[in-house]
Amino acid sequence: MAVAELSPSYTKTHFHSSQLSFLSTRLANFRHCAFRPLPRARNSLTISCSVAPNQVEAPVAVKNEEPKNKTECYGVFCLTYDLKAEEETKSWKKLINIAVSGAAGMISNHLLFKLASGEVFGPDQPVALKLLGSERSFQALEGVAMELEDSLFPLLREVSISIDPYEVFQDVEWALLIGAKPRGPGMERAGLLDINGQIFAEQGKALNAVASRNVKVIVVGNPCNTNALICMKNAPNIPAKNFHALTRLDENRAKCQLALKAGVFYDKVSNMTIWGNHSTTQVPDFLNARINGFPVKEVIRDQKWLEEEFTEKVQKRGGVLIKKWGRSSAASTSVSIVDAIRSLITPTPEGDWFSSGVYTTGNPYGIAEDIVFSMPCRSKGDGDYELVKDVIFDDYLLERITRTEAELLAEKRCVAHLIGEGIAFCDLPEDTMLPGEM
Ligand SMILES: NC(=O)C1=CN([C@@H]2O[C@H](COP(=O)(O)OP(=O)(O)OC[C@H]3O[C@@H](n4cnc5c(N)ncnc54)[C@H](OP(=O)(O)O)[C@@H]3O)[C@@H](O)[C@H]2O)C=CC1
Ligand SMILES: O=C([O-])CC(=O)C(=O)O
Repeated sequence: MAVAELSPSYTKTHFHSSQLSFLSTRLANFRHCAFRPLPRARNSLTISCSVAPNQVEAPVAVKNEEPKNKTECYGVFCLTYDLKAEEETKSWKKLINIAVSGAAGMISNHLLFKLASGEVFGPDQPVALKLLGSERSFQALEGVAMELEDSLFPLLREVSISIDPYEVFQDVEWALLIGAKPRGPGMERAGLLDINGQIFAEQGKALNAVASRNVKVIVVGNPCNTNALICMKNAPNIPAKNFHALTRLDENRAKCQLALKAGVFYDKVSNMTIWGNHSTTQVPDFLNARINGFPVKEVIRDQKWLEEEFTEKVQKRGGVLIKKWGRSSAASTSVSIVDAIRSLITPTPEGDWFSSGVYTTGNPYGIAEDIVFSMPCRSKGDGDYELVKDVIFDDYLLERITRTEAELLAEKRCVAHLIGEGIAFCDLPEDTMLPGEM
């Protein structure tokens, strides 16, 4: 991009430091440049240069070097535009702000392109992506933003990158919280709960301070149920109902295994609930699930397979995949995040439901209050959900639910210091593992 190529209507209000140094090299080639402060834009300059005869004079606003914790619009996404002024875009909805943390990670690398393409929020919904990273991932975030630029998505109108959650969460309507520290060799689960808990406590506070009051939060970073609880407790001004822990991947995995066993395509499996924690104690509910509208137990007449092989396959699917791939599920996780969002913004098909890790207070099943637990939900498509009442329980299901509930209550005790409940006491059951740990 040469300065002389900019049209007079081109207004740039932010430049990233790499562009700034590029521009200053270019500007050195021009002899007549005037620099003056830009009204109402702190730390910005207007640069007017006479270039060569017959070329337009282009006013260019250039931002001074700023600390990295400022949100920076990125490259082409710093252009200003008026959607209402263009024939093709004037009927579009109002821009929505979507924050994604861990934006330079594997899951985000799939998810961001789905969000930008229109396949999640629809073909008339322009989106602004606000990417949260850290000092160490800042360059990688720039790489992600460059790929978004090069994809020319018509609906993607703004992209900004920052390492400050208070900047990134400003006015966001969706917060997809993916970034979390992976458990390393020799790290105790209590240690992981503490380290990641701190991240989610800080992000909860930031959401509370600056996000839209109706923001919907989907926590993906593990251990996602307890991280979601921590985030929610640190955001008391946002309804507790707006916080979700992602268990949709588990639901999708369970549907696939049932379809495989029954010899039907997976779209024939419905009413699939994952109860409890996104861990190896999760309970894929084959008692209430249906295949072609019939109870699973009428189609798959193999109780032992359902209780043992099926259940364990779903619980440990993440770990098996890590062994094959050498890294955890990223593409299918991003698909399941899309499914989770769509389930909240489109009406649930009649008679069906979906699973999400949500706040238990007031639940109709007798599950302990004040934890985040995966349960069956229905939505009218307004972003909200109701818990499904017409589910049945048997002794097996109740016993399994009690186990995953005990695990989540123990996780909660480990993070008492992060949810305003005094001193933490960590007595996790030994079998507590993420789906990716085996
Ligand atoms: N709920 C579910 O169904 C699933 C959940 N997961 C979980 O999702 C999370 C992300 O997975 P994936 O994208 O594959 O992982 P990656 O390692 O590819 O990316 C994760 C991102 O998290 C950030 N991160 C790492 N350490 C820290 C830290 N100490 N503080 C803050 N952020 C950190 C990093 O960003 P930066 O450098 O910017 O900090 C990194 O870009 C993991 O916790 C994983 O266990 C995965 C699959 C399924
Ligand atoms: O354990 C992990 O990081 C991966 C995970 O959650 C899953 O595959 O379900």
